[in-house]
Amino acid sequence: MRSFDAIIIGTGQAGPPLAGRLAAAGKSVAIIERKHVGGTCVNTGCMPTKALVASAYAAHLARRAADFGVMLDGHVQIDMPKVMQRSHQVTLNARGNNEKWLSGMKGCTLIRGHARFEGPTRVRVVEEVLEAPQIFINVGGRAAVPDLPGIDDIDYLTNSSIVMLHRAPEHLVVIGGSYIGLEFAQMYRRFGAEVTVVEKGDRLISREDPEISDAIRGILEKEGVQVRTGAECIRFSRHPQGIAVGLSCSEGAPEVIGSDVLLATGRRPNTDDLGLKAAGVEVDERGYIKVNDDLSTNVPGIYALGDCNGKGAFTHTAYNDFEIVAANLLDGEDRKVSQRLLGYALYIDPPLGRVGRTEAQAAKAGRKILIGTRPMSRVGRAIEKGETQGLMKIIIDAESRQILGAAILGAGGDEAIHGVLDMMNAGATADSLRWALPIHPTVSELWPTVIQSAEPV
Ligand SMILES: Cc1cc2nc3c(=O)[nH]c(=O)nc-3n(C[C@H](O)[C@H](O)[C@H](O)COP(=O)(O)OP(=O)(O)OC[C@H]3O[C@@H](n4cnc5c(N)ncnc54)[C@H](O)[C@@H]3O)c2cc1C
Ligand SMILES: NC(=O)c1ccc[n+]([C@@H]2O[C@H](COP(=O)([O-])OP(=O)(O)OC[C@H]3O[C@@H](n4cnc5c(N)ncnc54)[C@H](O)[C@@H]3O)[C@@H](O)[C@H]2O)c1
Repeated sequence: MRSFDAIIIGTGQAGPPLAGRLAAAGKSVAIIERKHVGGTCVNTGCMPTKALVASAYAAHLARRAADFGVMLDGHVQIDMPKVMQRSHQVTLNARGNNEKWLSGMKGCTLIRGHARFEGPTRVRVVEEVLEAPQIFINVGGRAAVPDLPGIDDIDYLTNSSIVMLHRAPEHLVVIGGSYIGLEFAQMYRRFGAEVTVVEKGDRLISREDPEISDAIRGILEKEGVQVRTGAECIRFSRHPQGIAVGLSCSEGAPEVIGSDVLLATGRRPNTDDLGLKAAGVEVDERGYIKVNDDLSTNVPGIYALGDCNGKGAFTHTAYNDFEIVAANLLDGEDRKVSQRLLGYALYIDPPLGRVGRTEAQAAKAGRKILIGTRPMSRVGRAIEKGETQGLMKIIIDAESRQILGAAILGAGGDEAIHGVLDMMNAGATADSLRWALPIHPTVSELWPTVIQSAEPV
């Protein structure tokens, strides 16, 4: 049995930087990975998808070139193997850099294989048992496969397999109209596929306010993506032309025939094969590891970071988990998950940048609120760029004037939302943002106008 000061299970977004901090503090660290170093984001998530989104954007802009007075000779063609090779290279570079970093890290041992608890301080990796007084779980998650009728009779894609595909499907049927589904839907449409999004809820991306959902649907439909919401009868069967996907039982065409099906119906944590019972670590009914505000579990010395604790489902929340644990254990701080303000982006084009509460969440909390909105068709920067779809929206507490949340669905929204995110983090009121002097021409320069126009709902 080998002994260490700390064991880290998983090399996602929290494990490697934590290994770096612990090793730099003089601790001996073992970090265990059963598949690819870098985890979901690097290998099958953010990095390959955003590289593909960039290729899809290039194709879209090339098709629109004439709108800008730029004439191309011949029509736009997509070299799918080259598109995929580019995306794969982005992943390989990041994975390689991570591997090199961890393998060369003084005080850290990178161990390959599946880790399973044998007790609260012991972990088995294949033949070997490791021991440490502190264990950090960073095992992430994987695509959930819903138990839909006929699912076992068909071949389906998930985020892991679709980023390895070297062709554009003839007709991609995407099950699930949220973050993962919509990013793939738009990019494959731009790569030339027929695309149908099938969502069981009554609107796309239902965590957002309805006008954001509607605007996103409009953006996708304008590019030829078919959207079927309220699809309460999803089922699959083999068909001579591919796969028949049953949709609604009552309205519209009863089924669609696709060449390929992508499942994008949420994630599940990789906690079912981790031997958590042997360590006594508690999970909730969906398998997420129960953690306290400092990310400690119910077992002293064991922490859970990243997607597997259910406190976030993003790369930046996983990384922030590392920052909280490192600050508390190594820097004498008292950081808590509940202190953080959540922002995120949806990388369709134009992107959605979001921070804080939606209007529905703010209203549910019983606050008196003011809402300011503006369509991107009335934002100079968007008009100049020829990207006028979408809207800006801000939610303000009518009494305290605190900014409760904001959204930018539009050109540069993923970056521009940080202006509001930073104000909110600093505890500034809407009036501070109203009196800021933004740069012209930007999307952000409209916030003072939007705030001045904010009205009670
Ligand atoms: C298609 C897609 C696109 C995404 N895009 C974005 C985006 O644009 N922005 C964003 O913020 N987030 C995005 N995400 C989410 C983001 O990828 C995750 O939130 C993030 O990777 C979570 O990191 P993590 O550290 O929790 O775990 P992961 O990155 O999932 O890493 C966990 C690691 O643990 C390993 N592991 C699991 N069990 C064991 C075991 N028993 N023994 C040894 N090793 C084990 C796994 O192999 C894996 O390498 C996307 C996700 C997907 C699927
Ligand atoms: N840009 C980003 O930051 C980004 C991109 C991709 C993924 N992610 C992360 O990955 C996580 C998972 O994303 P996701 O889109 O898979 O999941 P999700 O939980 O956000 O959405 C799942 C969607 O599938 C639908 N659905 C669920 N079961 C279904 C069924 N049986 N049939 C049809 N529809 C069904 C739901 O109604 C929902 O709209 C997100 O929470 C997000 O944090 C982030």
